[in-house]
Amino acid sequence: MWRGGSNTRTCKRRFFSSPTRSRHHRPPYMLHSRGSQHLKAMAEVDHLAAERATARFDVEEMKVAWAGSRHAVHVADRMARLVASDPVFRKDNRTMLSRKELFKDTLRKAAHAWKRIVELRLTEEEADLLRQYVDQPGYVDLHWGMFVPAIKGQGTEEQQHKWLPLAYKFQIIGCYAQTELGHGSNVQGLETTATFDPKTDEFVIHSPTLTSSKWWPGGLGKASTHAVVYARLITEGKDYGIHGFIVQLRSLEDHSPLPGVTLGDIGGKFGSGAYNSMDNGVLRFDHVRIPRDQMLMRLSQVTREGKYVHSNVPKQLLYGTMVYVRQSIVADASKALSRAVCIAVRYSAVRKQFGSQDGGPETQVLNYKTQQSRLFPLLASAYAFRFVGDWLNWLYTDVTQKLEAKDFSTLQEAHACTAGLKAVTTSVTADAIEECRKLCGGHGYLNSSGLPELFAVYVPACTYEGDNVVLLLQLASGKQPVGTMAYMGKVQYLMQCKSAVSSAEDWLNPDAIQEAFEARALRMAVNCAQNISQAASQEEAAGFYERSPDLLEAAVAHIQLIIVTKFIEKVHQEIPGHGVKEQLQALCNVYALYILHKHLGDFLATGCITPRQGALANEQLGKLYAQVRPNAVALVDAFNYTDHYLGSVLGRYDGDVYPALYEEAWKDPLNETVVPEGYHEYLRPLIKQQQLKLSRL
Ligand SMILES: CCCCC/C=C\C/C=C\C/C=C\C/C=C\CCCC(=O)SCCNC(=O)CCNC(=O)[C@H](O)C(C)(C)COP(=O)(O)OP(=O)(O)OC[C@H]1O[C@@H](n2cnc3c(N)ncnc32)[C@H](O)[C@@H]1OP(=O)(O)O
Ligand SMILES: Cc1cc2nc3c(=O)[nH]c(=O)nc-3n(C[C@H](O)[C@H](O)[C@H](O)COP(=O)(O)OP(=O)(O)OC[C@H]3O[C@@H](n4cnc5c(N)ncnc54)[C@H](O)[C@@H]3O)c2cc1C
Repeated sequence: MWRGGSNTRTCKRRFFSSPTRSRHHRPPYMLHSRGSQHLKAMAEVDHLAAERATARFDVEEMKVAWAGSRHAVHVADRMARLVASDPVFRKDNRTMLSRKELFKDTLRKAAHAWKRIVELRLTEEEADLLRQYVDQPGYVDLHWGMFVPAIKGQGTEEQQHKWLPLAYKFQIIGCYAQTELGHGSNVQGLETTATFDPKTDEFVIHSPTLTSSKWWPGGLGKASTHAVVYARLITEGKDYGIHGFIVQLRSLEDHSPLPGVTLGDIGGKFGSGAYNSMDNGVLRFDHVRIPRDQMLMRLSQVTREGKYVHSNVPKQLLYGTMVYVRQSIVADASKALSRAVCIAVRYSAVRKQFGSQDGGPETQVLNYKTQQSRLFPLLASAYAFRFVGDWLNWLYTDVTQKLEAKDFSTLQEAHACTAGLKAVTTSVTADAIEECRKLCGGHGYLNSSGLPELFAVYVPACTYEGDNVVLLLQLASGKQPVGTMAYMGKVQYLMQCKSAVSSAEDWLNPDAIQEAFEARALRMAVNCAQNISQAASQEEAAGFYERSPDLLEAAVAHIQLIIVTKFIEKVHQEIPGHGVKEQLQALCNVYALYILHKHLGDFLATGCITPRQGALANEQLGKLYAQVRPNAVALVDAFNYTDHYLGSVLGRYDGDVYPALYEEAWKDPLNETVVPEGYHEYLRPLIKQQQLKLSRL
């Protein structure tokens, strides 16, 4: 049976109706009923049971540590099962659908999800999770993820009162239209204009050039009825820079574009399935008029007379929606990374290669030290990102509360941390998904492994919501040693301290790790500062520009310090459950020592540690991998992902990989007929021609 999608059809029907298909072409186990019974019996076997038996900790309690609370485990569990058991949400044929079919399938899933949310009266938390497990990028992500937050963050109370209920009930669908064909990173360089016309009390929204066309907004191409549009505000002949406006784009009756609005989809994107479910769009305005009160006026206003009034708040609050989404993207990184790692760990425990000279069992590839040294740091990173994501969420909530009370003191810190963490966690995750594909050998390259699509969906996270390099440079330009930069206050000590590590075990001491990471980050920052002042005697900006590659590395060092610090803090907390704390401790050490080993050049060049201490860290890392090995499968089980969400035959919970791979292959449309389409046109004539030539010889 083909699962899900609008072109659902049974394999069987096609099978027998095809004149060119031979009975012998069926997978052997489909030939007689005994075969399929045998398969069913096999499916009930847990091929990973032995692995699960070696775990030295309570997996159920680790699920709680991962999810954040017992309540979070239960809700996630319920929502994941709800989605997995609903045929509308089946997604295993996604990579074989055409763009149009895929988009329609996305609309169908979104509508069905909404129906279930209403019918079951789900809470906001439940609804968010349900959408997450549907696992198909679509307009709803931008509607809930950016349109609604933009109105909440930048709209006045009256504006929120008017627009939010419409958005909450899906009476309007919104997107976030900021990026243009010519400008994305440079927000101040956007060209769309919003010119106030005092005669009619309206703004005129206009796209003066081709490069001012809005380009990329998700949900814009085909689904949205409204957008928050970012445009240059012009009133009384003066340009006041970028502001947000709510603009209706399509008729609420028949979805046709309103007069003066030109819009469509920007075209196919990287990979099959993947982000092609999203209608990223293009939008042009030809003098479109909107009422004055559709300018988002919480931060600044235009009066009836056309006077510009800026409230006494930092203008960067305009960027608040981006800060919000960046912190969600950090949380999302741990989800994407843990999915890839879960697939690679389970499959590595199933897959066997070499090691037997006499026909006996071969070695599980998970036992190879090289496999462990590539995979376990990624497993540790998934946990590290999860915990730093929780902390970032706390920081964001804290800054939001302070902003309500007109306290802007932590805004800069929140911006720097969200920008830096977004950049580092997404870059690592994108690379890690690709590494997991390689860790799964050839089968990882099959769509049915789930990894190609996961990579293709994930990789734009390095670009959207701020290009990672641009964001790291934002972090590097931060000035004050506050919050997570407070360690810079210990400059005198950290500039000259020497690590006391003298044995591999000494690297298990969190203080030793913390000190080495602080000294490295600080010394790199100080080196940059010194080089900048030397490079540009007259202007700091020129020096910054000149040394920006070094600044990137210093920014990464600072972010890695934050991640290590938050992991250490997490492990210091009380964590219930047999062996759970010990496992997290080991993963924390793996993460820190792996980063130290990978960036050994930084640590040595800044003189934070000696080459011998570097070698000891690597020695300890090897011991930690051995400690993780018997727990590896249980550590990925603790992510608590359903087979539906994982979407991978290699990552199946029961480890019954081979029959699943075999079965999946036969579902490919190419296998609908034994003799392929095109045989008579292209293959047969070719072969016949060659035969003819040969017979003439
Ligand atoms: C299926 C996958 C889904 C995964 C996602 C999961 C969860 C997310 C949930 C929902 C979202 C749903 C789906 C997500 C999928 C896709 C969404 C993509 C949406 C987009 O893709 S949407 C467009 C985003 N597009 C950008 O991301 C542009 C990047 N470009 C910028 O962001 C700026 O343009 C910048 C910062 C580079 C330069 O801006 P600039 O030139 O104006 O500023 P400048 O550098 O001069 O700085 C002046 C002073 O402002 C401070 N400052 C700057 N920014 C601040 C901020 N945010 N807060 C507080 N302070 C800030 C500075 O620190 C400095 O401070 P000081 O003066 O004190 O030093
Ligand atoms: C899948 C996807 C979904 C998106 N969804 C939305 C959406 O919903 N709404 C929306 O408004 N936008 C959206 N975007 C647009 C996205 O936010 C931008 O693409 C992103 O901000 C990067 O900007 P850019 O494309 O202008 O890149 P550019 O800035 O042109 O980057 C090109 C290169 O230049 C480098 N570079 C740029 N500036 C500097 C600098 N100052 N110093 C050093 N190097 C620099 C970058 O590192 C990069 O290597 C989406 C993009 C994608 C890919």
